[in-house]
Amino acid sequence: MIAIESLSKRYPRVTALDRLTVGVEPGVTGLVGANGAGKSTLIKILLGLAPATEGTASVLGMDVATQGGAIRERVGYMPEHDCLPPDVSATEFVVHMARMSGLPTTAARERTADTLRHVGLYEERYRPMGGYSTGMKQRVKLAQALVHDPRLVLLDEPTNGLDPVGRDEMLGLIRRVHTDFGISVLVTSHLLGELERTSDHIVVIDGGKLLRSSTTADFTQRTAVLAVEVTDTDAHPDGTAALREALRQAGCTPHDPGPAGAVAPGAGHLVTLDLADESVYDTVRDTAAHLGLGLVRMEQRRHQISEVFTERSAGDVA
Ligand SMILES: Nc1ncnc2c1ncn2[C@@H]1O[C@H](COP(=O)(O)OP(=O)(O)OP(=O)(O)O)[C@@H](O)[C@H]1O
Repeated sequence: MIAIESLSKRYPRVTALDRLTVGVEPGVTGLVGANGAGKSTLIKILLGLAPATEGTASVLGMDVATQGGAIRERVGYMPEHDCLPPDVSATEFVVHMARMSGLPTTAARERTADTLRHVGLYEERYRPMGGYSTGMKQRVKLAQALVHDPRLVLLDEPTNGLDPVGRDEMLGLIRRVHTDFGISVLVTSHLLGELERTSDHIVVIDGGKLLRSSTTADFTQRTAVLAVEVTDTDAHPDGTAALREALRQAGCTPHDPGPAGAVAPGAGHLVTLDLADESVYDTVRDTAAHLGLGLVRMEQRRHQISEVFTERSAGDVA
């Protein structure tokens, strides 16, 4: 879908992309990096909207330096920032964008109705967008990226500003863009954890450089951590300490609790351990039951982008 070869973008005072080489296959690909990592810059270059300083890139086999117009005909783009005119309705706006992409009026209207329904906008689609919630605006932005039935969409921080429920809904919609319509997706986020469930493949960049590119399964395996919360009992007044010790004896690798001052609020009752494979869940359940501790929750920890950076500084880069 996308081939990027030694791509650099230098602004007078900052290098936004630094000899980046990476490929994007069909499916859903998450592009993850902290704010300022170079994600938006990369998307603008891929759309042919900004020139690279050096290196090459192609999208659907077309050169970004010379075929920007043709790329934009076949690719949908959801920009990061609010860009919707407040005084027109979602329907008017998306029809307009469909017409701009070359669809005849009737087809543009039909596609608009279908696409807005797909993203979950119904009666509200006739109201001016100035009165929309952030979630509704994000849905309209997604709809206009999809309306001309592109082969690939580039989504820049689509979950920005959404609450946890809105975030999950948006991630579900993004997954369905691929499963229902076969459209490939490149989606950016500054949070690694939120794209783990949505993406087949994850590319991490930092300071414009490639940090890692691998399938989500590989990623999860490499960083999987299980967090377990248990109750204290009379027999085990420090339930987490008892569980940690028992898990170690059972052959698991619980992590050291760390210095008291470094423990995050509420983390004092959590034991974290490597999630080597599915059997760890059973071992934790059996161990907690054996000790007579109440098992409050067991969850695979959601990873923050900072953990990837920590791994990198430890020299553990694939
Ligand atoms: N037009 C510009 N002129 C100068 N510097 C720029 C320009 N656009 C981006 N930059 C700089 O390039 C770097 C990468 O920015 P970019 O917007 O691509 O990052 P990002 O990963 O998308 O982050 P964010 O999500 O915060 O937008 C930043 O240091 C930014 O300040």
